[in-house]
Amino acid sequence: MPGLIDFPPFPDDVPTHPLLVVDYELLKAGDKSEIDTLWKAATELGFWYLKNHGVDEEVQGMFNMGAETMALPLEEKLKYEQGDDGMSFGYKAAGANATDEYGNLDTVEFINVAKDDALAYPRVVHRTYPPTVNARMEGTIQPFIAKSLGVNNTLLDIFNDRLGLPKGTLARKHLREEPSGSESRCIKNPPKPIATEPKTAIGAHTDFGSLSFLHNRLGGLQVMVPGTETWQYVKPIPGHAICNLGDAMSIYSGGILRSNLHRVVPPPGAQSAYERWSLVFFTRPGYSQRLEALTGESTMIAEAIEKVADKGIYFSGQTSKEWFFRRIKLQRTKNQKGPETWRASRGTEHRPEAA
Ligand SMILES: O=C(O)CCC(=O)C(=O)O
Ligand SMILES: [Fe+2]
Repeated sequence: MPGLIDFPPFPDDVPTHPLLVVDYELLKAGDKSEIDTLWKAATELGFWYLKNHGVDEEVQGMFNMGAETMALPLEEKLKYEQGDDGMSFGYKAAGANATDEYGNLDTVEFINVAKDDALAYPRVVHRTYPPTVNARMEGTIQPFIAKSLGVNNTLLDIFNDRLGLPKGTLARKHLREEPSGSESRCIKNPPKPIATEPKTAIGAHTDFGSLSFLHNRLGGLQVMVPGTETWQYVKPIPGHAICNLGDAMSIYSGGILRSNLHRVVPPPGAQSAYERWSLVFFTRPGYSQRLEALTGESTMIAEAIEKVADKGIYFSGQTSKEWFFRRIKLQRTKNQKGPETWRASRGTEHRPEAA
């Protein structure tokens, strides 16, 4: 698996944005200044590094599962394709998603495993998976998902308190027992062919759910820092996960928490000749949960919403499932009917800012 173990260093001559570093052990211990750092990161950029998260061994197992799965013949993988109706779980072939309103195609393939299918295995909740996934469901995927849920739930509780919400408010929107779009995703991007234009691997987007817990080896992830109009790389640092907030948390918090625009391009410099592997666990609200600003539960959120001129996105009435299916479905290549389709697949990136 070139690109997973052995690869050139991230170059130091490309535009790179430093993220704040948060120590998970200190967060768990309730360290006040660490929680302040997390809050600053979550409200300003919505991205941060997380160290001491304790999931590295499970991450390696997940990359092995991904490599075994991607090595299957395409015909076999296509039996488990996501389909065009908005379900995310399963295999996504390269080119199955558009990366922009012009219908340019993405270059990544990935395998998504639902938290519900993994935890209930061998009972099927949403769908079935390739044999390479089943073989690692109990030994690799369940432990990775269980630990990732633990990390994300700890973060959710911290945000819950800082937002002035009654205890357990966000936890009840993310119950382990409620079917949801929560899933693991192992992504492979092929090496960039020599002497071709770099193609966007994953188009600019905000994440659909609440919290993303991301593990990268090679560069390629880029963020657009608020107030700027250029893309900057996020440098992978060994032992540091990259965490970010998604649309649901932006909406629940009335825009106090940020779901920031990001994309994936080929790795920079000499790294571009290598396969790029990445792994994410996405925590998303239970399917039945309505995505609305929690103004009735927190005066801080109520005050934030007061200052927003166009409140539409904060009170769309969409459930988590509707939000999630709309976004997945309308970015599928087969569903593109023009720029309107792409625009209708968007999230909170063009949200109205508080005055
Ligand atoms: O591969 C990465 O670094 C990021 C992937 C990502 O943004 C996503 O899958 O939503
Ligand atoms: Fe993302």
